Amino acid sequence: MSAAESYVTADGRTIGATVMEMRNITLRFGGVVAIKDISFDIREGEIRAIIGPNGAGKSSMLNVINGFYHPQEGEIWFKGEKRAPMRPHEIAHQGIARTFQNIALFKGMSTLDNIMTGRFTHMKSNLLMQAFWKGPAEREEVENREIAEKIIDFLEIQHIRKTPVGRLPYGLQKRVELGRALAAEPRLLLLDEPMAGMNVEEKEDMSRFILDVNDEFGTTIALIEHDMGVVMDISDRVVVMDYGRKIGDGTPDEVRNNQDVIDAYLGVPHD
Ligand SMILES: Nc1ncnc2c1ncn2[C@@H]1O[C@H](COP(=O)(O)OP(=O)(O)OP(=O)(O)O)[C@@H](O)[C@H]1O
Repeated sequence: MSAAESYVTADGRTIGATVMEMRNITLRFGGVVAIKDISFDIREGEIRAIIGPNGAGKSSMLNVINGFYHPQEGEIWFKGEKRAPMRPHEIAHQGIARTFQNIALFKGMSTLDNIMTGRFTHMKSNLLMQAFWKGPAEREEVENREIAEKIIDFLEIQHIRKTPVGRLPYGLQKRVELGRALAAEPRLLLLDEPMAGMNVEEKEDMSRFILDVNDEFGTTIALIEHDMGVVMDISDRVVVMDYGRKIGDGTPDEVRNNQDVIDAYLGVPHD
């Protein structure tokens, strides 16, 4: 199948053309090779997982996609163009948003205000405009507020909209963080271990929200995650890394039956 072709999955979802392509990426930290000559693509509308044992290079890869790390070798293509090295805030303007393994929210601020901070890439008015030219700034504020409220409804967190997030249980904080990333209306959403530290019920909720985001907004999602059950349940395709190399790439079924993957990862216990 060519990168330009779209296809329909068994459960009726449409997966589009390639939106991001990593070509022969190598990333080193001094003598440590964190990523070794890895290529893979991410297609419009899919849920793409990156898995692998501890130290395999998953976080490094997410940070390369996010523009936080600049690989020494290889090319990154996004929306049909080769991406020049840029800073993470520039990546945000390109339509890439992310969540973090260790929740990065403003703990003293309410759920609503945290979600509003996700709108910053869409704000045109600056402080001066807000002071002297109130009309457009106010309109923008109302618009941003409406989008934040929609996300709050979507994620079923109306009851905690005014609660400082530091007081919320872990699972709900993770949901608020997802809300903040969604507020940026990203073309590509990166999730860094979205299930880490969650109990079974919280994982079920988060899986449902990830699937709903993908389904209802058509958001392309790339995630790294340790929980294999979750990954196999919600992903369209999975990249498997081990010691910085790619050892598998395909649908959950293909990956499950790949002997290299079984040897390196599935056959051994992990956290
Ligand atoms: N900033 C850094 N400086 C030096 N070495 C690093 C740095 N970040 C990662 N590494 C090394 O690169 C390799 C890959 O690490 P990385 O964190 O990407 O793996 P991971 O698959 O995300 O692991 P985990 O599942 O434990 O989070 C490891 O050997 C790690 O020690």
